Amino acid sequence: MSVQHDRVPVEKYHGTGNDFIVVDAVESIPDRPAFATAHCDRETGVEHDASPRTGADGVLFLHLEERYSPPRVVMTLVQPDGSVAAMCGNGARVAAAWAAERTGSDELMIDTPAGTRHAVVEGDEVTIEMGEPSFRPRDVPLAREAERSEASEERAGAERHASREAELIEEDVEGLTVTAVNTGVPHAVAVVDDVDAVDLESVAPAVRYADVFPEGANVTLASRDGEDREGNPQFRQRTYERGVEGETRSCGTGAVAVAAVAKRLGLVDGSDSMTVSPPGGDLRITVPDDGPATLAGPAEREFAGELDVVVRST
Ligand SMILES: N[C@H](CCC[C@H](N)C(=O)O)C(=O)O
Repeated sequence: MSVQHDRVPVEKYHGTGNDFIVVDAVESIPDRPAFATAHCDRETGVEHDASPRTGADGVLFLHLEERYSPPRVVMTLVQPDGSVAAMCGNGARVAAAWAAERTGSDELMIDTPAGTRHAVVEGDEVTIEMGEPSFRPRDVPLAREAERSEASEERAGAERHASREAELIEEDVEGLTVTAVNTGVPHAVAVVDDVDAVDLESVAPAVRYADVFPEGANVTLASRDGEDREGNPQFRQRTYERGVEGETRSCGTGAVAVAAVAKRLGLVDGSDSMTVSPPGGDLRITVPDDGPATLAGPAEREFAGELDVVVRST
């Protein structure tokens, strides 16, 4: 087996500590999962004096299409386990900042597998539309209640992603009381008294892989933290991310999930605007009744460099 080494230009960005390697999709990287797994590794992955952490939460392959107005960016997020995510709130904000840098445009359209998202860049701050959060079973998605009899279970088949009659609101899943919502990707949100009092790494995996989530789920904790400077409700957030298979310092779709669940559970007396604070910083969310949610916060460039493209010939 021969191994061919080339080098590819990359940049490193983060959005409130959710950090990403950014690669222009024009670069040839035949094995994207292998590239992501190698360079995102928190022990042996990408590192640079300008970056506080080794590795990354994923690789954003970005394809810029300047012929449109506003310019478009086709975003593909490959996560450390090699999976491709349909959406990434912080990643999409990074994609907008990356494209604004290249085009001079402060307005961008980000094309993701979950849909096209409008973004506005103002300095380091990026605001992005996030679509409408959905609690519908077929959107999350949720699997049918576990069949009672073995025979019917065989009939059902393990791979069936059947829709389930009822939404999953404040139900026990593997020991955690969660509400399931799709904000571009599935989130199981647990509202707790204090997010720091939960051993997330030990309780999250069972929920992340629970049968009720046929495509898995990110596991997000939320606890109320008074009001922000504008008097809007403020929440603390922690997220154990599917595809990272661990806690990240921030999760944009998770922050929108916190706001959507807080409103659904009647925890914010009808307020549509909130601040949600993961360990990595503050994110400002709106969840209007009639229109897309929005996610706003900083997106910062850490460094530019080069990484090996490991192409394995079989
Ligand atoms: N781990 C997520 C995708 C990235 C989400 C997160 N980084 C964000 O900012 O929304 C998933 O597989 O559903």
